Amino acid sequence: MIPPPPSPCDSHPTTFFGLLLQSRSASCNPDGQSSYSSSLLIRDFLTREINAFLWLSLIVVTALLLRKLLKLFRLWYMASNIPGIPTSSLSGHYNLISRQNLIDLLSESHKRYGAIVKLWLGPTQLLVSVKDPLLIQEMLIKAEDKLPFSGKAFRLAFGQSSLFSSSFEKVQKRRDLLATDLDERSIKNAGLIPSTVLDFIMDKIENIRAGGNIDCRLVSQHMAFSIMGATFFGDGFLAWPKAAIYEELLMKIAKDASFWASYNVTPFWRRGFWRYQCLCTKLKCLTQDILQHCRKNCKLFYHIEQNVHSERSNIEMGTTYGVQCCSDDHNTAKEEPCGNIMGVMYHGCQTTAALISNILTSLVMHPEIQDKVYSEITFVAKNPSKYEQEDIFRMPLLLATVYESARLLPTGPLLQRCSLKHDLSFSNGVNIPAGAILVVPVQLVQMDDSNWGSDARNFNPYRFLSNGGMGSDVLLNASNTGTAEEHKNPGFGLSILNDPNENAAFLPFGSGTRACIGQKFVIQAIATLFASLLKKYEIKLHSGPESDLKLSSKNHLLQHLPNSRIVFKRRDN
Ligand code: HEM
Repeated sequence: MIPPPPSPCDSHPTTFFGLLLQSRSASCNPDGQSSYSSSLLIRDFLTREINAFLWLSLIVVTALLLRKLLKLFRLWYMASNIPGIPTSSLSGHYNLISRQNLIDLLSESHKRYGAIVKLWLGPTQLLVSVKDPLLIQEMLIKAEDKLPFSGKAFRLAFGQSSLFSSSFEKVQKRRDLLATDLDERSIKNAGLIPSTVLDFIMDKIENIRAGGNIDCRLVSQHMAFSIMGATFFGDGFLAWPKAAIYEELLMKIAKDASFWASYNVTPFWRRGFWRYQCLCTKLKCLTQDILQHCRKNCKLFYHIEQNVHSERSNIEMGTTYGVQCCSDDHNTAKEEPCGNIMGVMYHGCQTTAALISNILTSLVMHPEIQDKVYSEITFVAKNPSKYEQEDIFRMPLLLATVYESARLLPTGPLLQRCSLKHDLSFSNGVNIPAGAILVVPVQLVQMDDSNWGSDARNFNPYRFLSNGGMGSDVLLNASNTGTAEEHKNPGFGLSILNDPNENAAFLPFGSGTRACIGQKFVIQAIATLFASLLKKYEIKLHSGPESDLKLSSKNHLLQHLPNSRIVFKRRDN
């Protein structure tokens, strides 16, 4: 006998809607003959749904864990082919690193294991250091991303900033915009620092000079700030009454940025963190204030105002310089452009201040070179009352001094990169797994005799000059910018400034896909500044007891010395 077809009440519902329908029809049934009471049905259904959900979660979590484990095995396997100090513990070389200086450890490893070495910072963190200049060049082109840590420091301090994000994809567009704009300015105004900015700096130095000797680092910071502020906000920045507070706040925030970013989980529970965030908010408000202030005064923002109705111009200029930050007219107040401008100010001021300080230190330690640079400046800029800024291109020794100071005193000990998604293959056959931290020990590379000759640790700007045959007396660029009269001048030889970037071991501005886009701009700006500075002042080491420079041997690597005091002595002419 064929059984009667099952009634809807006999079967178990498979969906929640089915269940509701069934329980509804059961409650409609006058006999109430349903095999499940509605509450039992719901409980049963929920149990099954939850079980299914838990199973599914378990499968997903297991799959994810397996994937991670496979990745880890792959990392271990690929790393086993990279030479480096053997390690048996799960913490890798972490203990060694905490005991020893990382740079010393890398130096030792490179000596023993070659140009590419590995260090384990933990069971899952592989650090690969590259020291050979050609391999470095290759790596810096291929590895496009930076460590998430660096992006985090910028994000915590300045909010969203695509210019300093770790992923190349996010950075690329902004990089190009800013680089193009800086290049256009370089072409338009050769000397780059307008005379208003130079006059402002000279006045500032005169004021500080009145107080006696000068703190080298502090004066460098003031100079860097004036240059960067005027570059990004226009001349209006110089007259802005809050500029001093802005400088102080930015430097304070910069000092603590790495500390707060070093937490794996942002420490919301720490009061200090909120105090830090409070300072960051203040800085943002001040940035908005200066942007408002400068829009009225500076050409760049006037230009933007003119083009406010042109959407394209608005987007290009605004995103580069952060005009949208304070722009009420077009409802595009976004955080990111403000983050970009604060990020560039922070990076530009910090690095430029360090380089200016290095140059001042080099010049006071080498008065004979300072004298030659001075002769070069006075010889090229014949008319002292009318100093042509483009003259700096005919001052190879001055430019070489800037490059050499940058080489000897790199502003950071390591260049860092990573490839977030893809493995990297080097031409020498070494493969680096995706996610490994790649570093270049810049100080080691830039002080290496094999890259720079036996005087690699000495300050010698002449290394960047090809001599025209008269010893180390230097003047004119043999790209024939000098006049015949200049060529004839006794005591000066023809010298060509070689492009320092031709040496793959010259890395103060990085190299490759994520190289610094401010290099050309900043070298020219600093050279212009020093041409004016040296023409007016002789820079000397303060001979008081507090001077630290005496501690350091002249021909050895100079570190950033705290509280070095210098004197700006006015030249008689
Ligand atoms: C003496 C001054 C400066 C030094 C020593 C310096 C040095 C550096 C270094 C070492 C890097 C990392 C490069 C790499 O990883 O390969 C960098 C990146 C960068 N620099 Fe500079 N810099 C200076 C000034 C400037 C200025 C004035 C600007 C802007 C006008 C600027 C804009 C940038 C930007 C946007 C990046 C990030 C590039 C990226 O992540 O893709 N820098 N700089």
